[in-house]
This record gives sequence, structure tokens and C-alpha cells, in this order.
Amino acid sequence: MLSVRALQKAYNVGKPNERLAIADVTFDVAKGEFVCVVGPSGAGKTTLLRCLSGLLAPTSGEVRFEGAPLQEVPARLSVVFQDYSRSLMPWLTVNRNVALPLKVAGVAKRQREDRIAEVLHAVGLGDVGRNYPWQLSGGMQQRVAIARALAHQPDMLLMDEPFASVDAQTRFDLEDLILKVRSDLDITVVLVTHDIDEAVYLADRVVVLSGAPSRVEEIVPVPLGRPRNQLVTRSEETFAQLRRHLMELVTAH
Ligand SMILES: Nc1ncnc2c1ncn2[C@@H]1O[C@H](COP(=O)(O)OP(=O)(O)OP(=O)(O)O)[C@@H](O)[C@H]1O
Repeated sequence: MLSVRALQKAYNVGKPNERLAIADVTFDVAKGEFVCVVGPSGAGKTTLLRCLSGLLAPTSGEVRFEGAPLQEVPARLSVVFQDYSRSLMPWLTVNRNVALPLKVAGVAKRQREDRIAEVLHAVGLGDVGRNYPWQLSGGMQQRVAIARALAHQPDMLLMDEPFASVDAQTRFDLEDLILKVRSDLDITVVLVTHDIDEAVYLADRVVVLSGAPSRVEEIVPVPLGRPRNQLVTRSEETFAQLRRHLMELVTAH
């Protein structure tokens, strides 16, 4: 579904402050897979996600989505950012926020209303459609942002530290929500996080980046069963081993 080949990204090319953020990154994501990307602070994780989504053009190398080279943000792909308070429009109700991508896609009003009810239900928010985002808790606002990302039925979800701004309990709830949504709707997910436990809990495979300018240090398969469970999965011996291995890789730089 996604193929990243020899991706390189430099900022301010040709200027005195030129900076190489990504040196050489290659990996693939299969349809239906859940891939997490981890790496030390400043490794270029956000830069990589922006290149994968078509928001940022690579300096060299190639990203292909469903076989075609990425030119712009594809319609079948959605992005969820960390900062829900800046990604939701405070002057629009929840219903209208979720309706935005559907309006852009030209979906008729009646279908829009059905779809909004469906995705709000899918993220566990049945009855907040008429509220404004600022009337909701942080975790609920991020659920709205996820609902909006799901509204036009994307094949792939790209998430940049989506649970970093909520408390620990809400974070666990949102992790389980995204696992459920992913299996219910058969979506492919690439999620960037600095939290190694979160990466192991969620992923089928973890792509470990080196420090900047980043390269792929290792791609680690996660042979934990599904469905996963916050208590049971995190207490498994395999979980502890993977966590330790990833910690060693990430802190070695
Ligand atoms: N717009 C920009 N202009 C110039 N340099 C940038 C820009 N955005 C990022 N960088 C640089 O690129 C490198 C990678 O940044 P990026 O934000 O992608 O890393 P990250 O792994 O997401 O960081 P963190 O773990 O702190 O969230 C950093 O050295 C950063 O200073």
C-alpha cells in the first residue's frame, strides 16, 4: 500500500542553514498493516510523516501510495496530528468539523449526515455532535479529530504522536479505540510515536530510526497476538523483550 524508497529530506537546501533531516529511509507498509515509527528526539519522525502524506516533497527518493508516486495528499489517505486543539475549528460544532472533508469531497447533505453519525458512533461519541470542541475533554476532542479523519473512508491513516497530549488513562483508551477502528474498518495505519511501549502495544512492525539525519536502524516485527489487551499484552514476556530491544536501539544514539 505504501512504499518508501531511499527517502532523503533536507531543509533550506543551498542556504547557509541547510540541514539534512532524513538521510536514507526505505520501508514498505502492506495493506491492513499497523506500522509504528520510533526514534530519538529530533530524528525526523514528523518530517518523515509529512513526506509520507504528501504534505512535504522529499529532496530525493520516492514515496508510492497504492502504486502511484505521491504528488499531493491522496484522497484515500488521512492524517491525524498530535495537537487536536489546533486541528479542530473552534467556531464549528463537532458535526460541522467532521463534515469538512465530506463537503470538500462534494458528498450530498443527506449522506453527510449519515456518515457523520456513523463515524462519531465508531469513535464512541454518540451525542456530542452539537457541542463545540472546546466544550469537550482533550480525549474527546482527539476522538473527534479521528472521526473527521475517518469520515471519507480512507484506506490509510497516518498519525503523528496522536495521543501525546492526553493523560495516561485516556491514552490507553485511545490506543484501544484505534486498534478497534483499524480492525472494524480494515484500515492501514502508520503511527509515529516517541513512546516505545505504545509502539509495541499497537504495531505489527516497528520501524526504528537512528538519530538525525535518520536512517532505518532496524525493522522489528511484533509477534504479539490480537486482540491486544492493555493488562494482559503489556505483562507478556515477549512484550518485555521487545520493549528492551527497542529501548537499546533508540537510546544507543
Ligand atoms: N521547517 C523546518 N526547517 C528547518 N529545519 C527543520 C524544519 N522542520 C524540522 N527541522 C529539523 O529537522 C530535524 C527533524 O525534525 P522533526 O521534527 O522531523 O523530528 P522529530 O523526530 O519529529 O522530533 P521530536 O521527536 O522532537 O518530535 C530537526 O533537526 C529539526 O530541527
